[in-house]
Amino acid sequence: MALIGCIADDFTGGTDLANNLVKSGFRTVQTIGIPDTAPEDVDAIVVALKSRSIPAADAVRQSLEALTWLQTQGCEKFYFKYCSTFDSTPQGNIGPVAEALMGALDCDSTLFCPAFPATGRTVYQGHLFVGGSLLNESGMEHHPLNPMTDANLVRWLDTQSEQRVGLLPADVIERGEEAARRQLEALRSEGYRLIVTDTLRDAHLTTIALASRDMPLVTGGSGLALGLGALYSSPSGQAAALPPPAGGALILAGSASKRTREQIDHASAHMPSRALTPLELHHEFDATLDAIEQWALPQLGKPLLIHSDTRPEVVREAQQQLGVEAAGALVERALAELARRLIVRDIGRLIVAGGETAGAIVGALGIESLRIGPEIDPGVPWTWTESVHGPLHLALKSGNFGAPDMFTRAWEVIDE
Ligand SMILES: Nc1ncnc2c1ncn2[C@@H]1O[C@H](COP(=O)(O)OP(=O)(O)O)[C@@H](O)[C@H]1O
Ligand SMILES: O=C(O)[C@@H](O)C(=O)COP(=O)(O)O
Repeated sequence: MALIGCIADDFTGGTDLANNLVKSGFRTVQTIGIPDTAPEDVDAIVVALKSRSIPAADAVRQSLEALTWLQTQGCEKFYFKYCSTFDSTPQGNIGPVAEALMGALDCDSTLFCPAFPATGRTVYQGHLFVGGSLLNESGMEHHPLNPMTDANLVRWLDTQSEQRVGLLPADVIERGEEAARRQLEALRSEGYRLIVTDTLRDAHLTTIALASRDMPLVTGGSGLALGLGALYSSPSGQAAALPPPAGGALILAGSASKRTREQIDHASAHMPSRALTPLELHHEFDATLDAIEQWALPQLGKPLLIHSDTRPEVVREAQQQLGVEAAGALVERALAELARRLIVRDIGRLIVAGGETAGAIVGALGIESLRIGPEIDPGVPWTWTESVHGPLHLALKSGNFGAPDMFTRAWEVIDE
């Protein structure tokens, strides 16, 4: 019976969380949506949804379905995973989904801990930082689907939520588990039910996990999972050794994140790469894909990169002409179709960059669940799956994660 049931609002976020649960010692399986077959012999299950950017009512419905299924798997503690950069709009999903899960679990308070210090995401006085920059000055203010224009999470969450939002500040967390627990209790009795937690370093994640041990539901980025190991006496897992890889190597990047752009720039100097834009797809969808396929086929012996052109002026023009959703959907559809066409050409190792993009591609490949393997960079593990086209080593890379040279270095982690 699984102990911890997790609902992730996108697929890259799901692997990020599963990776940290494995690091904390939990035997973990990530499923894509609710699977047909229940995983066995696991301590934690991560159900990955593609709900980050859909209307709140749909996200609530899908999350509640996932919760019900996780309850039938015997889970006792629940974790709602969203982005470490709190990706959402003021009308967005995080508040509504958390409140719906609280209602279903009959719990009257929960916490919001997006921080993941190993990747530079910290929270101080309720303000989210990415490295040394406030969230709204980190590049995330230009995100195509969820522009983050305010770093104050108390204020941002408040616009999405019915219940009052409070803050567990860093100085209290510094004083340890008991002080943090008392503060959470005080906030609850003052009517604050949604508590944003400051977090400056990994030790704070453990304190927060311990102080919230009685909460049936916690919410956050993946960082909090690093603290959860302290709650259970003998989590037993180890990252799985994956079977040896075989076949060609491909990178499909639809992420518009700043870090992915750096990775694309670096990789383009070392491997064949090909860009696509929403406008060319809009004018000539099939012809564009045919041309890219013809470009790729003779070169499949070495790693290849196919990516969206996400320079801000290209994104802006596409969104102005096509609309935000349609521009994004075109890129997702194109990369999913390319994945389908190329996977049958003996691709055995695939890196996908971007959560929405990963949702589209994993769906197109008919993947049901992922075994978590060794980590490439914090938050990005290799996984192994049996797709409808055979075995596949797959890395679902969150947009802003990974070192700038990740696309050239990742293969070494699994290749002999
Ligand atoms: N040039 C572009 N113009 C408009 N939208 C784009 C462009 N390139 C990518 N997108 C869309 O932006 C979204 C990026 O989201 P995602 O894949 O989650 O990655 P990230 O959150 O890291 O940017 C996707 O829906 C993708 O299709
Ligand atoms: O928490 C995180 O930052 C990641 O796990 C994540 O969710 C990133 O999402 P994308 O940038 O859309 O890949």
